[in-house]
Amino acid sequence: MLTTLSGQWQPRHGFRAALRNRSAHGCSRAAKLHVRAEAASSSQPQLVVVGSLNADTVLEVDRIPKGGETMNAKTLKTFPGGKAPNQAAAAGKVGYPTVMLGQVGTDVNADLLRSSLEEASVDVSHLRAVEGPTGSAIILLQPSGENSIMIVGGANKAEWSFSEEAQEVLNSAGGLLLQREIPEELNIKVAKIVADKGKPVILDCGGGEDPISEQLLQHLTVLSPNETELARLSGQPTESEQEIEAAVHKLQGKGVQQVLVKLGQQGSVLYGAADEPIRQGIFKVDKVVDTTGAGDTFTAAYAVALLEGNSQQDCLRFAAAAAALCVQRPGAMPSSPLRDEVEQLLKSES
Ligand SMILES: Nc1ncnc2c1ncn2[C@@H]1O[C@H](COP(=O)(O)OP(=O)(O)OP(=O)(O)O)[C@@H](O)[C@H]1O
Repeated sequence: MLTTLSGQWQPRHGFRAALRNRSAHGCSRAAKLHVRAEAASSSQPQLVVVGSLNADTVLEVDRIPKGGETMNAKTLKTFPGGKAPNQAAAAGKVGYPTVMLGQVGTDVNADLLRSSLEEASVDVSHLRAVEGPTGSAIILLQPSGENSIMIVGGANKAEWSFSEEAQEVLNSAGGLLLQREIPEELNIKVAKIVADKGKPVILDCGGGEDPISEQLLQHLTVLSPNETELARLSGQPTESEQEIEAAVHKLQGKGVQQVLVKLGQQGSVLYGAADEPIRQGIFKVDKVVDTTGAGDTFTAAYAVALLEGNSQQDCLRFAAAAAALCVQRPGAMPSSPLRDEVEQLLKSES
């Protein structure tokens, strides 16, 4: 299955199966969820998403051409991508005022990213245009499903700067959502601005494999890895609940307050928000079509519910419902749900 550039291809392992019988299943929870419906109000302080923007151009080919060979591709399609745009779109689509900060080029892919985000109700007015190409990936997709990928860093790799207006957006943010696709020092810089104002900073661990600096960890309210990322970041195994807890404690020892571990079909667990871990199961779906973007939708929906002032359990439940809707549709950005759809699912399962 094709994922966006920022999707994870690593094999998933371990703890998910062990948790199966333990996690509180989203569908069985009796208490009503009070995710606030007045989400679209522009009086709410914005969720700011900072990260890289990519256009993924996918060519379906029979095989990879040899050196000097010319071949026909069967199809060519270009999709908006990158974890940050996926997450911004997911937040915008559930009706929360969301602004995307990042850099695009001056090519047609910049227009694609802008229009896709605008369609998802994301404010793109502070995206910085840098002469040259937008960050892109050329993906040769073979019938076996194997991808060969060339990346053009483009505007994402150009020197970053924030306009005065963009700085103001950060200063007045209600919360900040980050990923690991931009240089760490940029994440530290923007995280510090928002954390110093006492607002939540959430880091989705997808998009980068390097260790996370303690400087960044200390500015975070919530660190959100899946179990593979948690294993890599902690340098410890995450095959069992005990191992996951030990890995989480190791990261907490470096300064991060809360760790929200995403466990695929086994749901999620939030550590550090209460005395005991808070568990959330999945909303069972009839047919999983494409899990691409489930993690992005989950993290973004969690951030929205948090900024709307819901309890941690309700934030997790809202996120699980949004992600369950996402996995039933193909693609990344287009597969995240609208607010009404999430609320309907929550209502039907309460
Ligand atoms: N098959 C599924 N059915 C219902 N919900 C699912 C399913 N798979 C994942 N989810 C929901 O999506 C959330 C995030 O998924 P996952 O743990 O796979 O994130 P991730 O590894 O970051 O994802 P991604 O593949 O997008 O990088 C899970 O915690 C769960 O709530």
